[in-house]
Amino acid sequence: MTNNILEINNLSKNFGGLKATDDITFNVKKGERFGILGPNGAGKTTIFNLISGFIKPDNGKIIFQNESIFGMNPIKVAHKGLVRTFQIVKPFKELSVFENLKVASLTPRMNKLFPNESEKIDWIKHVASICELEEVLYTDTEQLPQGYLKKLEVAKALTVKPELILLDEPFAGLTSSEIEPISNVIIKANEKSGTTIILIEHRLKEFMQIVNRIIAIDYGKKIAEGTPKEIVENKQVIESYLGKGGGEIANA
Ligand SMILES: Nc1ncnc2c1ncn2[C@@H]1O[C@H](COP(=O)(O)OP(=O)(O)OP(=O)(O)O)[C@@H](O)[C@H]1O
Repeated sequence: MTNNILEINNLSKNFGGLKATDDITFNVKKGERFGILGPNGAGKTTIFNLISGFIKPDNGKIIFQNESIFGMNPIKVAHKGLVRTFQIVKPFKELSVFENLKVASLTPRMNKLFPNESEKIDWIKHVASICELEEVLYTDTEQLPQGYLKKLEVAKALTVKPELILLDEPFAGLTSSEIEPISNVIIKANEKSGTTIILIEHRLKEFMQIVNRIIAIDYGKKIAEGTPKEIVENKQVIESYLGKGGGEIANA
């Protein structure tokens, strides 16, 4: 038995001639806040798509909680407790936050975990409180600013009581003042519910403050692995960012 919740071995995916994921290997420990870093087009979202079953890998191994989920479809993967969010949030606009969370909870996994409806409702309210959505619980989502919608996206994922959440750019489209609350929600979701988190994010400063450990990728290949401090000092990581015209890694 290992302490790893996720083990990725020699994972590869080609799109035509393009190696979007090129022989990637890494492990994520249970309870970690793990980051995947890389410039635009490096292959980060493709890794999420492969792990969550949205696209089929060509080669490699994907082991989740000691079981292979390689090539498994997203519904089965979610049923096992591995869920993801998307860069673009798409709530049911005419429904309230609470109703959106109820819709998210309509899964076989939830029915199994909460056969009793009132316990399910209690859990949804608990998730809303972790995600700081209590004050807007019964507000239609079309009336909410983007910051709340991003919290709702995390809450929808957390509602199904997952073991692992893949968060794809939760800060995209947010102003600086909107980022801190969602950043706190991510940390709280991890600490209060014990859910392991893998994060992709371009806002490097905030990203580095959230994650405990990182892999950096470029052109589909892993180029570094380490703590945030080790990664920002890594020569190859700095070069991959500077090469793409951005010195932002140096300020992270
Ligand atoms: N379904 C697809 N078909 C063809 N090419 C794809 C597909 N999905 C991704 N790619 C290509 O694979 C490469 C990696 O894309 P990916 O979206 O994984 O990068 P990323 O690191 O997430 O980028 P960003 O930070 O801009 O979101 C890119 O060159 C992209 O154009």
